[in-house]
Amino acid sequence: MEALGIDRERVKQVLKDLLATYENNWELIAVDNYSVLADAIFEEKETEATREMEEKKKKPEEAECSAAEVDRGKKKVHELADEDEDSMAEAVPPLKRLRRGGEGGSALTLNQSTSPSLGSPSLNEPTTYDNDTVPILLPYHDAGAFIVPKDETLTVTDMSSSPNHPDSMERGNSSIPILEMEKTNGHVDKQDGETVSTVHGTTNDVPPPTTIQRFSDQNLAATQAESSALELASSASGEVKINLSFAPATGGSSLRLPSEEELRRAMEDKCLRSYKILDPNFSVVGFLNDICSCYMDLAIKANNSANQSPEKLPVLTTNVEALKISAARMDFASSSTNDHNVDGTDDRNGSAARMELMISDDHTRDDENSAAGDSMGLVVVPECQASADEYRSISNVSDITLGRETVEIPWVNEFNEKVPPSFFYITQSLVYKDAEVKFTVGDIRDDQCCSSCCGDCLALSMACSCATAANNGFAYAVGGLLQNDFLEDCISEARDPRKHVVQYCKECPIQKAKNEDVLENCKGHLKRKVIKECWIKCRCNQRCGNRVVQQGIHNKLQVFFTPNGKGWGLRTLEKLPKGAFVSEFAGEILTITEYCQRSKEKPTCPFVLDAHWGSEELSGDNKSLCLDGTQYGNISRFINHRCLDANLIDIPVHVENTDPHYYHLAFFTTREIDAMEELTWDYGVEFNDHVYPTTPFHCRCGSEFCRNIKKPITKSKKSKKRGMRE
Ligand SMILES: C[S@@+](CC[C@H](N)C(=O)[O-])C[C@H]1O[C@@H](n2cnc3c(N)ncnc32)[C@H](O)[C@@H]1O
Repeated sequence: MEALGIDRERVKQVLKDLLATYENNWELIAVDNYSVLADAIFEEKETEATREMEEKKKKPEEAECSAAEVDRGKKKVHELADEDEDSMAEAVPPLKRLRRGGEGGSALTLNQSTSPSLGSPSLNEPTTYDNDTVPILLPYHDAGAFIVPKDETLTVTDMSSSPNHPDSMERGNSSIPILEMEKTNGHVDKQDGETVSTVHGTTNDVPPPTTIQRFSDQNLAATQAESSALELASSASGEVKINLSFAPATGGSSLRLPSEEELRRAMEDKCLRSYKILDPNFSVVGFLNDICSCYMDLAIKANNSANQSPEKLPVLTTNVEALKISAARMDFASSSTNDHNVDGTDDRNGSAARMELMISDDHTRDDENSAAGDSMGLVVVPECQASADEYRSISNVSDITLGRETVEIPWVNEFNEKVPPSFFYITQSLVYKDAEVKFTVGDIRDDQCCSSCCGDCLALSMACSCATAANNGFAYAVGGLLQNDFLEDCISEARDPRKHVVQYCKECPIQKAKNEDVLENCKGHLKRKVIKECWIKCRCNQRCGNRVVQQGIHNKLQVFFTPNGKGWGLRTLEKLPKGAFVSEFAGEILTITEYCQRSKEKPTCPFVLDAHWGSEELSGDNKSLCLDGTQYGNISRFINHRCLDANLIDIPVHVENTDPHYYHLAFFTTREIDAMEELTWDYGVEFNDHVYPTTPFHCRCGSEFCRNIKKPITKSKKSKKRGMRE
């Protein structure tokens, strides 16, 4: 200690305090070459110096002197430590003792930009945070992997092999392995000795084709970690990627890599000692999580800041398989003129969330065209201009339902940078305000439930009262599929005009809601076949075969961006048999009046629950209902329309009771559907009339029965038109 200019008395005093703090555990103090002791002394000096500076403003020179002394001392400690490191060679992992706050080489810098994109700060200009804002640079001895929450992986990448990595230049031959946390599908990449030698190895002629090599080849360091000791980037799953760099060199390939557990323990131990974190609940994983969530919060705040200058916006890098785009598709994206909004307009360039594509194999910024030819490492990089909603959508990439369904439903956009619209995912429809929908046990009549059944109603020789309440028998067959006859009846009822049974209201709620001077006549409503499922007052088993829709979605589905101008759509990832339940349409339950008011403000696409209209007297305006899945909805809000021969059919399903005003609208397959086929249903819209208050769209269903096809103008009509103009 004398070599550092610390006098014996001070050492004694501090040592005494430390022994008291560490309960006479000398080993803890001796570890790391008494660095705890050195730190404590310098901290004390620092405190003194600061106090002196504050108190003796009259003598600023004195204070400066003390501070300088501390700095000199610190420098010396690090010089000695570095010498130690050199001399320790490979046998013992070199000491790397980093203290709170930025000091010298250990100063923590956060690269705000992770991609050299337009308007982003230069990657070579790390933002250095002061001691207050940057708490800790995590010390690290060696490469390894430990599990972080949500199945993330730590992999080792070599930032130093980048020729222009500033650290590699500053530190000579030092290797600066980077720990990279990356979301994977639940597997953990452990790094082995060979991998580490790649990390260190400019000597390896043929590096193994690992993530490591890919990243180093890509010049990742040059774009992401230059002069950075710790860098963060968001992942598309809503997690944040952390790169931790440790320097200087930690040794060669002969180093024994610690296990994840060893590493975690060592880290926690070190943090507890070095940073005097006394909370017994402290954990490194928790600490990393905190970094991630702070980063995410800051990024989102930065997004929302109206005055944010584009230069200062951080760039969030997403690196999720689902967002990787194949070269062919990229090619399409760059040349496609078919990139429309739902309403058919094209706003690629005007989009608020501009995303940029980077090619991983050459981690320099590139345009979309140059992506062609590389199908492996394309990463979509949304700039931080993305709104919070858009950002949220990006983070839902693996499950747009946010875990609310029993199956995960991912989304993917293989064509452009758009993200799904923001909405609240609900699994069951909800009353918006005035809709009169109430289910009470007391209201369930005996003929609307099967109170004497047990087990599986479908196993009975006679249909139970639930089945007969709506039909002559069960709509479902054993195994959960619809009875073929029942399904065929439903299909022809919907498709074949000869089978249409149309009912007329005395006073049609739709015409009333238009609020026009003269109340128009009802245009008619299609009578529909319905299903009645067993429910709460039935004595059968919850797994009874007459309970299908209420069990919810169970197929593998995916939301995807359609290539033909319909916006987002829904497709199945697995083959579906004919008659299978897919999903129900969940949304806000609105009265027709509420809907009409709403549609004046913004375009929506509601579905009128009019299967029984005309056959019964509507006892109040609040009982004529529709469903709107635009703001609150489930996966069905993504199902696009197809005229006539859609592969789904919507069938009214009574679950809770048989009240004709409200029912569930459930989608079943009309035929066998192949994996990756888009799911569609016929909205029932007529494109040339305005009976239903649906926002019009130009139909792109592609069906040969499309009702939106402009009829060719006949000669006589042409001349008529000409005549009109003339
Ligand atoms: C219930 S949403 C379906 C999901 C929608 N595609 C999206 O991107 O959110 C209904 C809207 O999708 C679009 N759409 C659905 N089917 C379509 C079709 N066959 N042709 C063109 N646009 C369609 C229309 O804009 C319609 O208003």
